[in-house]
Amino acid sequence: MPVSTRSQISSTQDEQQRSRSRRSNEETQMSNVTNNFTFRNPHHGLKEKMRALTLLYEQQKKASAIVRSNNISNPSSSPKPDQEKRFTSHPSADLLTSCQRQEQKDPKFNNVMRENTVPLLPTMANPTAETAKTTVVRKLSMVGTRNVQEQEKMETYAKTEKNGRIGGDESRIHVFVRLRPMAKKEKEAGSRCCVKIVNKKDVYLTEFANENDYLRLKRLKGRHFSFDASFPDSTTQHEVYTTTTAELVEEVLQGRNGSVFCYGATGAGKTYTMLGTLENPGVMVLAIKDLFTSIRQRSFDGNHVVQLSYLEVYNETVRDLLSPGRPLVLREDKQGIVAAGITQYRAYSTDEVMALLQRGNQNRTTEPTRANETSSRSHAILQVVVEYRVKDALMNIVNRVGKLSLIDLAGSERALATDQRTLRSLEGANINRSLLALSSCINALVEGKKHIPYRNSKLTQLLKDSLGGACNTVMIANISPSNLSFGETQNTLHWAYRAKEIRTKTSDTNEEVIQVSETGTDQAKLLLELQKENRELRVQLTCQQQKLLTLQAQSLAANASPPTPSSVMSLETPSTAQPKEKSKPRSTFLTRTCFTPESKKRGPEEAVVKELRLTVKALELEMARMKKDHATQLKQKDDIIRELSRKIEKTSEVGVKKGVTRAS
Ligand SMILES: Nc1ncnc2c1ncn2[C@@H]1O[C@H](COP(=O)(O)OP(=O)(O)OP(=O)(O)O)[C@@H](O)[C@H]1O
Repeated sequence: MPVSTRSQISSTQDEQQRSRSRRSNEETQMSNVTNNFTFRNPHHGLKEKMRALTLLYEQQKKASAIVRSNNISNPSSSPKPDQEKRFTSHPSADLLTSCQRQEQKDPKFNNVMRENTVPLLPTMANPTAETAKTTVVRKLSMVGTRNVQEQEKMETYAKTEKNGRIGGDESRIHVFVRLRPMAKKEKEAGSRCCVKIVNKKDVYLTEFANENDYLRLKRLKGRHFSFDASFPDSTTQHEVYTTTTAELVEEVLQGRNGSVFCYGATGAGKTYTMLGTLENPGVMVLAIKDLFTSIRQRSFDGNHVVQLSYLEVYNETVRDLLSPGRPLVLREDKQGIVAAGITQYRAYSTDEVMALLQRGNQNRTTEPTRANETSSRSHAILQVVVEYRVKDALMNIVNRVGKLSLIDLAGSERALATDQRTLRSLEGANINRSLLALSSCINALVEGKKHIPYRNSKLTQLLKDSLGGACNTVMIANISPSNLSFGETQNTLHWAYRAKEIRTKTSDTNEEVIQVSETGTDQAKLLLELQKENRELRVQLTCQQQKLLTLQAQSLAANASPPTPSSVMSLETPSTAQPKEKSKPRSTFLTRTCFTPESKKRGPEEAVVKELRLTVKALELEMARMKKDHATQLKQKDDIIRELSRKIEKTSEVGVKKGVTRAS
């Protein structure tokens, strides 16, 4: 269709006008869009995150302010210079500077290692750390949350620290860490110390990496763990024992169960801590010594029976270390898991136990590996059962049984760390399998799961009581200071830290009160009466003997008194009137003096002497008769007492006891 020019012009004008209005519309729209854009800013989430993070940061600041103000108001609890470091800088920084110094001194290090260089976080003191703002903020949030959580945890632990009781009938595992000194071999290999223990509680771990490992270098950071106590490498065996185990030994004597186990990588010092050396005996030896000392101190008020067994778990078989033979089978009974047929030795003294321990250790499987020259290839468990029996005021028998388990675990190890020979690697695999089972149990217990996989290995079956039963449990995590064992140390500390969260049941006293039956009580009463009568008869006998002695002394004195010619005469036999006769023994003197018709005429003194002699003779006869009677009576009564004691023992043992009550 044809189109006029006018209309074309007007249409062009229209067009221009429309385009103008479109432009203005677009501009308004643009401005609206811009407005809307600011409203729908896709980064608005970041702002919220920043706000949340700032909040967290504020919270953290407040928390540390409270801690500081508490310390000021209570100067006794104000941190020592070492403690102060916890709030200001990571002590691994000290470690790093010390290592740096070492590096400067020793140029060998410069070529090999470079320390962990964690990028600086922007803080109030250093707000210029503009680079990597987002990562910084993310890290800040992590640090903040972790610190608050850690602080809460520390507070909870501080509350329960004293006796480990959480409340009600719950308790928790006490976890300690022991750092061993750097070994000569490690020094020669150029290792550096990557562990620092501060305040006998906190463990700081620093990672070192090869300077060419750029990816790792960026991610390296120090780690901090806190335990019930941490022992630096200079700690003595005795200090370790008193802090970790001494209390448990006391509790065992009161009829409670206790376990101590050493956990850690191969060569970290578990056997040294548990067994020690002749010059520096370890926890096992010190605990046994302590146990017998306490028993000796208490033995006046009851009977103690100490029995012990020593077993090892090697390649998933349980073996008796005191009388090696066929592998033992584990069985569960009311006492818990027991190795059927294990030898229970009754021990009477520390020396005896030491001899048994020595014998057991000779039978234990140890092999040299690359990581440790005397590496224990098995888990060893020494069990000491203390039974204490005493009669209470009502003549009931109170029986308390406490069990102390001292466990030296085999070391967790990397396949590369040990030899590659078949048997060693099979052992290593089994050790790792059982330790993995142990960590699964720890995880399940921490997470409060209903099913705990104890049956996954022999070790966890044997540790069932210690981990989840009514038992006071102590874990000693052994670590090496060398950076070459960093991975193992981190792993050990991780599991030890986790084990701190395991809740166990409070160990009640395993006490049985055996009420003796009616007949038993009668017999016991009769026994008491007879014992009393016996005592009285013995006293009477002693009195009579004293009387006799007095009389003999009087008679002797009468004879030895300044001799009147007549009295001298009276004591002399007609044929042997020698002065030496007086020094003869008393009996001889009595039998040898004789009365002659002549002596009758020798005055009143002689009559007295004669009378005295007669009395003495009569008394002697009487005494002899009484002695004989008493001896017969005592013998009869002793027989009755023995018979009664045997009956009472039998009654209690066979279980013919009425109303066996379990003390709460
Ligand atoms: N606290 C310590 N003080 C001095 N020497 C120690 C200490 N701890 C360990 N050692 C020494 O370190 C070496 C390895 O220790 P130990 O045999 O106890 O390690 P382990 O953890 O039992 O190893 P494995 O699991 O392989 O049996 C031993 O020579 C031991 O004497």
